[in-house]
Amino acid sequence: MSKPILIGITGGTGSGKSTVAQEIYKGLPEEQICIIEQDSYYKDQSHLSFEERVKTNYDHPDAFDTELLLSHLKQLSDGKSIDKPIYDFGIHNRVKETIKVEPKDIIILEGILILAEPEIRKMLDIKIFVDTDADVRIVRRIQRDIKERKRTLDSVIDQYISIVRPMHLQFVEPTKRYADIIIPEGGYNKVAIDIMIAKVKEIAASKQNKN
Ligand SMILES: Nc1ncnc2c1ncn2[C@@H]1O[C@H](COP(=O)(O)OP(=O)(O)O)[C@@H](O)[C@H]1O
Ligand SMILES: Nc1ccn([C@@H]2O[C@H](COP(=O)(O)O)[C@@H](O)[C@H]2O)c(=O)n1
Repeated sequence: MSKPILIGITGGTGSGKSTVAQEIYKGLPEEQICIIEQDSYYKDQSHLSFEERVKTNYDHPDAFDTELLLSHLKQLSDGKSIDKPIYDFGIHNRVKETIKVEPKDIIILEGILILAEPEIRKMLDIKIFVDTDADVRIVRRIQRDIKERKRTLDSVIDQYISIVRPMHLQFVEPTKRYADIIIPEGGYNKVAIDIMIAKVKEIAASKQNKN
């Protein structure tokens, strides 16, 4: 197997990164593509109490186990499978179980701070920034966090004002400059998704022809 194509998808919380990743995934044969979420690589916090874990800043680059993420990306690039951690937002921690991910020709890496890490940036063949206005993102986040991440309205708003927004301005927004492509509005931007799928298919075909 030749080196996989590594596509990075970033953008602020609620911008539509996961949706864009899913749409690209659905447009390609399942046996060719996998998705790695940076969220899966939040540091293990088993040594902290639940109350302490609630207070952690999850929007700072230091919140992630980037060493493990990089080593997993390298393993996949070398044609080896990985045991991807599973993150539970309800308990603010990894669970004991992992998921086996087999190496594929196309790897999508998605997360808020993937372009903030020079070592990750270097590995990416295509860098995408999903650009969605902050008011839309916070509304989406409120709905999603209450429905899927066991949060209350007050907790989402407090966290957003005190941590998420300032960290976004300091660490996420400046990484837009590293993007090859900026997708406005995210996952339902059909034109952008179709162009991405066509481009990835073209690169995958040209790689296959070279082998
Ligand atoms: N273009 C869109 N229009 C409306 N809702 C969207 C759009 N893109 C994503 N969503 C919804 O917004 C929420 C956050 O999207 P998601 O893709 O998980 O964002 P991210 O991964 O950037 O945090 C999800 O509930 C998703 O269904
Ligand atoms: N225990 C945690 C861990 C992370 N978060 C928030 O998740 C956001 C990143 O995920 P997206 O899917 O929204 O990109 C990030 O902004 C963290 O604040 C959390 O709330 N709790």
